[in-house]
Amino acid sequence: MTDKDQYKIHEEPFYQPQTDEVELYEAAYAARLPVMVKGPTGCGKSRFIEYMAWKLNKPLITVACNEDMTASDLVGRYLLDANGTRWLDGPLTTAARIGAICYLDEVVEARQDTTVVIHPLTDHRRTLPLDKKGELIEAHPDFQLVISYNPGYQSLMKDLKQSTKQRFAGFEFDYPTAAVETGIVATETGIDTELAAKLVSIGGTARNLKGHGLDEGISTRLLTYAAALIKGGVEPKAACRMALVRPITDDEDIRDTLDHAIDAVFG
Ligand SMILES: Nc1ncnc2c1ncn2[C@@H]1O[C@H](COP(=O)(O)OP(=O)(O)OP(=O)(O)O)[C@@H](O)[C@H]1O
Repeated sequence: MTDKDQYKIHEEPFYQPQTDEVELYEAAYAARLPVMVKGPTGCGKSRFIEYMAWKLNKPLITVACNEDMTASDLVGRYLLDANGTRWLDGPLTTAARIGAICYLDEVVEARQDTTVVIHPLTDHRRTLPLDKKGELIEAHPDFQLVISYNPGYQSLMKDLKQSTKQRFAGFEFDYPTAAVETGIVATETGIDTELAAKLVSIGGTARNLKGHGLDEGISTRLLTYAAALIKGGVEPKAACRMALVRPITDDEDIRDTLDHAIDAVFG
């Protein structure tokens, strides 16, 4: 298997578009514009990029960013082995060489000195300097950079610099409407739509509490977890408490409010 094949997505991922994001992404890719996808956790950002990589038939390399990540983790480094030193490409370098879509998930977690390595790749230069190796890579014509971030987690210390932001075309995601989300939960997990609608209504209650004791509402991802538990035979109220409530709050009042909402829905 070549590097390219290894990173290709061979089966169509299930993705339910919310509006015209598929067509707009295709246009951004055709112009090789770097793309940012913003939105709350678990609302379909990663699934969208997987789907687009499949649709465009391009390899996808995903990197989960974190605050300990250094530029070398993205670009590459020399390793010591029995035969001496050997250069190992990082994921960004591999993507630029093979013409992959490189998806930097939660990029704002990375330190700013790490983030700036993407700058020359995201303007007209489309190059990546490997300083330690003394090599300048010209990105493959198919290469595209995609970053995601959750504006809800932003603080003054953790935000992208304008000089980074203004290199990207942006997509803003949010949780889908109840009807669309019901379809997503049902299709993704195979539960019936009536049950999916009940889960989505509990999600709606939690999202109304955002800013009133909850930092984030219940994500589509968690709704699919609850659905999977129920499908596996877990009693619905127990599944909802476990998948929808316990992970998102430590506050007893909020927990009780959400538990009551579950009791009301599953009577
Ligand atoms: N539009 C959609 N079509 C299909 N599935 C979806 C959609 N939106 C959400 N999902 C479901 O929600 C789950 C979470 O979505 P995803 O992993 O894309 O979230 P994310 O926005 O990338 O979250 P994070 O920011 O935490 O990485 C998916 O695994 C899928 O089950």
